[in-house]
Amino acid sequence: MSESVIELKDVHVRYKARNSTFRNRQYVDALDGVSLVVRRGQTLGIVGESGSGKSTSAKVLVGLERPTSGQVRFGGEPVRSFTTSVRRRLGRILSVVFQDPATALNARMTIRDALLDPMQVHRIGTRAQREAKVRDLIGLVGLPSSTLDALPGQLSGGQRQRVAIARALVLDPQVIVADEPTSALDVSVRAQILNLLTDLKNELGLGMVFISHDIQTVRYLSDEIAVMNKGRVVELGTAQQVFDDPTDEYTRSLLGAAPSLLEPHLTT
Ligand SMILES: Nc1ncnc2c1ncn2[C@@H]1O[C@H](COP(=O)(O)OP(=O)(O)OP(=O)(O)O)[C@@H](O)[C@H]1O
Repeated sequence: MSESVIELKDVHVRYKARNSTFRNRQYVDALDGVSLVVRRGQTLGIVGESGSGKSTSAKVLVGLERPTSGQVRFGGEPVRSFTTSVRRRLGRILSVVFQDPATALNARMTIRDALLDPMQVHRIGTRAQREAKVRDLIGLVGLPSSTLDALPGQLSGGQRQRVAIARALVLDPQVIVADEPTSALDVSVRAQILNLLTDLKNELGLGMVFISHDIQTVRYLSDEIAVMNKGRVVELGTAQQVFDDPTDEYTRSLLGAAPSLLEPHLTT
């Protein structure tokens, strides 16, 4: 097993329920004792229905949400407080690709500026080195260099998600957290984005956390799979174990559900 980059140990996250009132306080246990390990160069798939706690797990992993209790361990050490410097370190090691590339990119920034920005914020390289990196990245995600002069609104959804992936790679992260990265896209381009993520994982040795409600998509990309239900990890194992020999009833019900629309594209 390769080394752990980041892990959650018995993490609980409790939110005030959205319909909670001052008189009638109600809480939601979004995470109810979640333990997960993200390993260098490996893809951890997280699958579960809407509301099972997938996105909250991702937010805790990247430091956007703090656990109510439990531990986040980073490079084997517990994170004791989420100071700005810890968040900056986390931000360089893990980066996120969200569901909707339209909201992830600033509509008034050219693609070139959107890709230069993280390097400027972290004061990385000279202007010439940053420009060269941006040209390399846009090629790496399969887009022509003319894309750099465009605004997000001039690109298709699939092209925008490629740009969002390039942006996630700017700081050379060890792990990319991709939260439903294809669900806002046309079915016809979903497989292309999944193939791009697989190629990048193989070429760059990237670790990945891939979140989806579609177990077939998760299977295609993942080394290990965590199945979540109601804030808990109900099954955790290699992709093969989870598919061939699921121990949990809920996993079996997910596997028994209708096959993915993506499956025919992915298996050819
Ligand atoms: N900021 C918040 N305030 C209150 N409740 C929240 C908040 N964020 C999430 N929740 C609740 O926590 C639970 C877990 O939500 P989460 O978004 O992690 O699930 P999910 O599996 O990612 O779902 P989806 O697939 O719909 O994104 C849900 O019941 C959700 O309504």
